[in-house]
Amino acid sequence: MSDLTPLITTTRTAIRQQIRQRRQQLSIQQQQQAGRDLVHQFSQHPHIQSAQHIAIYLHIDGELDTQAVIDWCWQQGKQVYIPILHPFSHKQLLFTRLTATTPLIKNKYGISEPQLNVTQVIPYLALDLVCSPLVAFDLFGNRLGMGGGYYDRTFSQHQFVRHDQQPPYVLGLAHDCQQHDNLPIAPWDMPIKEIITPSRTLAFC
Ligand SMILES: Nc1nc2c(c(=O)[nH]1)N(C=O)[C@@H](CNc1ccc(C(=O)N[C@@H](CCC(=O)O)C(=O)O)cc1)CN2
Ligand SMILES: Nc1ncnc2c1ncn2[C@@H]1O[C@H](COP(=O)(O)OP(=O)(O)OP(=O)(O)O)[C@@H](O)[C@H]1O
Repeated sequence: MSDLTPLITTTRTAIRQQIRQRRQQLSIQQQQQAGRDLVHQFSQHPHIQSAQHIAIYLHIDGELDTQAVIDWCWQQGKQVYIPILHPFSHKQLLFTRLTATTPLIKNKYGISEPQLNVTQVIPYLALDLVCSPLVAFDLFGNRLGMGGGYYDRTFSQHQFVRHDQQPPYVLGLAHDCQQHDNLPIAPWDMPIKEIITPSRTLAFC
């Protein structure tokens, strides 16, 4: 049997480029409206309503604007966490608490993240909900990210969950224009349970 990995990798790079360009072309007004619509989706969602410790991201590169939902979470008394690049472990993420006064720095990709403060770090398995960024999604729950493998490594921690422990509920946030039919899937890809866009919530079993 031939090894399809190089072909899959080339196709995934092309899809990333195409969809990143598409989302970068959204206007500031479209981004702001998308962020407000996302609050509506959040406020209707049973898993989000009951979640207390929520990981989300600070948007960049045309990603769905999360500022309005972060404000909504704070208003609801929920705790918000942001991924930061792990200082020692290769391509791993740490999740740290974000408040209105948390100092932010730019990481090596130019993405804002909280300055590392070990007292504000939450273990991944203590999160109730993880809202992951993504570049492309399909209608089978597959996600394609920025190409670092950070979230796939994070999600694979579900294998360390104890019997009496619930892993975080993982969903993806994206603009509708980030949908791509039948993404080429790699063996390490972790499917997600739901995608939330400004206009709809797609659940996968
Ligand atoms: N807002 C946000 N924060 C996030 C992520 C994200 O996707 N969005 N991440 C999600 O993982 C992590 C950062 N991951 C990243 C991985 C790669 C690149 C990047 O710039 N990659 C190269 C191309 C790499 C390649 O194709 O091999 C580039 O765009 O030039 C950026 C961020 C943590 N924080
Ligand atoms: N669980 C894992 N353990 C070790 N390496 C992994 C794991 N998941 C992904 N990788 C490696 O990371 C690299 C990038 O993976 P991939 O293209 O799926 O990233 P992505 O899904 O686009 O990014 P992200 O998960 O950060 O959003 C691949 O070369 C892959 O070998």
